[in-house]
Amino acid sequence: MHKITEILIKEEDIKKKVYELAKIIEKDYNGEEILLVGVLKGACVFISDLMRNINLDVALDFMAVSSYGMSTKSSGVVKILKDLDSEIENKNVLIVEDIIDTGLTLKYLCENLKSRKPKSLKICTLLDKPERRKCDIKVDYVGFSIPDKFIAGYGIDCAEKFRNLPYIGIVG
Ligand SMILES: O=P(O)(O)OC[C@H]1O[C@H](OP(=O)(O)OP(=O)(O)O)[C@H](O)[C@@H]1O
Ligand code: HPA
Repeated sequence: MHKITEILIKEEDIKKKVYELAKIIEKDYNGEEILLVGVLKGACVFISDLMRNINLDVALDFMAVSSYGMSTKSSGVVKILKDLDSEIENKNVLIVEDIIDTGLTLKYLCENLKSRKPKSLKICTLLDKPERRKCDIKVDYVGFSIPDKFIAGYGIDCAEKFRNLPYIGIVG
């Protein structure tokens, strides 16, 4: 049975970081409209907190892809389970992720979305595990760099558990 053995990032530290990221994003986009693209399911909590702190015109869309736990995991071949509802040509697209691990999911997503000719395409992730990276990917906004430990909480699961925790914990 999986358990949270330690709190890695406390609720108040996440809240502070999300606010800081939102203010940096707000400044960088300088009055322009942004389309936030959340990657389901893990990013659902982060994106809902992030968007409420960005004082700009923000539109929202989601994608769902298969990556972790699938046989395609190390090949980088990612399957789209749910595509965007809207066209992104000429829009400022900001992909919002909960965690970047190997980077394979985002590499695929970026290439896929780039081919749809957005005005700009950037990546924002709450958590980054740089030690696990298997490909080169430029991440524009990172909340926390974390060690190579399996974590859950704040939208992120371990076998679909712990998404509702308000903090990030290490799973033992
Ligand atoms: O950098 P990578 O190694 O590609 O891994 C990162 C991806 O894995 C997790 O999603 P997961 O497939 O667990 O789905 P979920 O968000 O629905 O839990 C996470 O939310 C990222 O999307
Ligand atoms: O540490 C993790 N926890 C849950 N899902 C994940 N997907 C990549 N890394 C992780």
